[in-house]
Amino acid sequence: MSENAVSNWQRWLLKPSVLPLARIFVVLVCLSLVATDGWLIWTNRAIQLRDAEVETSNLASALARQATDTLKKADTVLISMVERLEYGGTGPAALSRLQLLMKQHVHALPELHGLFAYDRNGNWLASSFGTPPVGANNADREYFIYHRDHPNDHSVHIGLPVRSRTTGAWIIPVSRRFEDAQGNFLGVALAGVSIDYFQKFYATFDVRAHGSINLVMNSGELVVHSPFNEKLIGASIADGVIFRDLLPESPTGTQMLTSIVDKVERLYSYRQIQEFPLVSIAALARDDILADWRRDTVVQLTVVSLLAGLLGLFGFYLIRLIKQGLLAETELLATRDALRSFNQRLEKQALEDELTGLANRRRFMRTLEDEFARAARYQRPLALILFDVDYFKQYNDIYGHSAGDDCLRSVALAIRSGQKRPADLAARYGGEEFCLLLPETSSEGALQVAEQVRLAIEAQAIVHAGCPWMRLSLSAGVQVCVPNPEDGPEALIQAADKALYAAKAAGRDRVQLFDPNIAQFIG
Ligand SMILES: Nc1nc2c(ncn2[C@@H]2O[C@H](COP(=O)(O)OP(=O)(O)OP(=O)(O)O)[C@@H](O)[C@H]2O)c(=O)[nH]1
Repeated sequence: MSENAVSNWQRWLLKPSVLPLARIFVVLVCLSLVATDGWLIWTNRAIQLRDAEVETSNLASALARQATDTLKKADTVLISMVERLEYGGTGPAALSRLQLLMKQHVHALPELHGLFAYDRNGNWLASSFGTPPVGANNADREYFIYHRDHPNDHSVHIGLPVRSRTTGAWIIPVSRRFEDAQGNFLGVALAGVSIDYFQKFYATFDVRAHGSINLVMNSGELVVHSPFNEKLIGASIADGVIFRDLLPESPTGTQMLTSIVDKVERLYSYRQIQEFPLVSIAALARDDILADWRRDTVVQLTVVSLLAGLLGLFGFYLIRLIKQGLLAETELLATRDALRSFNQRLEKQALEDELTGLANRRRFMRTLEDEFARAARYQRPLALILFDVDYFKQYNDIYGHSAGDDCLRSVALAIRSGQKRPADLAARYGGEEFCLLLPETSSEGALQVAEQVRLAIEAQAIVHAGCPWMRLSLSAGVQVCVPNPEDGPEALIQAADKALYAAKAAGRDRVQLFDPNIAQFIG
């Protein structure tokens, strides 16, 4: 930055001008309004997403709790069935008692769709639906094959949903193996957990338009999906981010992901269920989460834009007013300056003789009054010299009025040279008459000055054919007095005038000090 620019800045900082400040203020106000609103919008968005995280996480926990409770109830029933089958045997009486018990359980537990017992070949032994159909066999079912082929697994087995062969309803097969005392496979006890029960429970949660609730096998197959979609039962999401990347790292978590099933972006919260090989997943669609925020943002942006626009308009209107004000002020100042200089010129003109530039008679009279009063107060001498050009009428007649004017200017120059001190005043008294007012000047001093002026004219040697000595000359009358406070300055003028008259009478081209005797004679 150049030195000039720096000093401009320093000057501006010391005395900042209103207009740029007003502009900066308006722009800053608008910008801060927009920035504050932007910050609020962004914060609200973050709050919405954070609230949704809490919501989906809580939902995933509730789902896990409900799935655990439901499956535990089914398993408790299964344990008692297995105990009866292993120790009570599968004789007709035992089966009849078991079937009664199974009916009571199903009646008491709405989660259960039905209870079943199959022998080692998959044939139906007992069912909560009553006497098994003749020839009914479930040896082809996954859970049956699993228990038959896993002699060492005595735990509960959760299978993929299947359609009930009795009612056609979708059920989650929860099963246990039962065996004889030697550990030989005797058959399978099955509790069919109603998918409809899950769907009804899931429907009590509001996951908005595009949210979803899922119960998924650890292997990635969908067990329950809400909203219900039959085609998705058993569909695998094992390749999705949750099963591939997140679950191996942590049993619970929340992340914004794009669904591999319907490509909708959702906030997913998942939770590994501890007691069963299942995962609960709750998801809210990003668009649903941000729907309210979007609507509010549009309203907010519209209002703020309008406000900022209005503020901007108002601000620039204000700036225009300030501009006009400043312009008016500048014009006013220019007018004032012009008026002032005009007044000064007028004042000067009023006190200055136009032809010679010397003080005019008015100024002379004012100054004389002041100096007379001062000299009277301090009792100091005051000298007045009156000059008159000799034979000036003839000069005009011979050389013309214009040449006469030039001649008077030359005389004025000589008279001006008589002004030695700041208080001295050279003036044109009128016509071809001039005067010098010399405060604090004695007779000798005044006579000396008058003689110097006369000699200056003589030195100019202005040709004057109408004068006996053929050149322009001056006569001067001098009076010096220590004024009496009672008198006015007129006496001083009259005395000087009388001395001038005496100089004329004595032959012109000379200086004459006032002499009361001569004056008496003249008078
Ligand atoms: N050119 C010119 N002449 C002026 C001006 N003011 C006065 N005069 C003339 O000056 C002359 C003065 O004449 P007088 O009063 O008779 O005096 P004078 O001819 O100088 O005679 P003495 O004073 O007796 O020597 C007049 O003719 C005036 O017209 C002026 O501003 N310009």
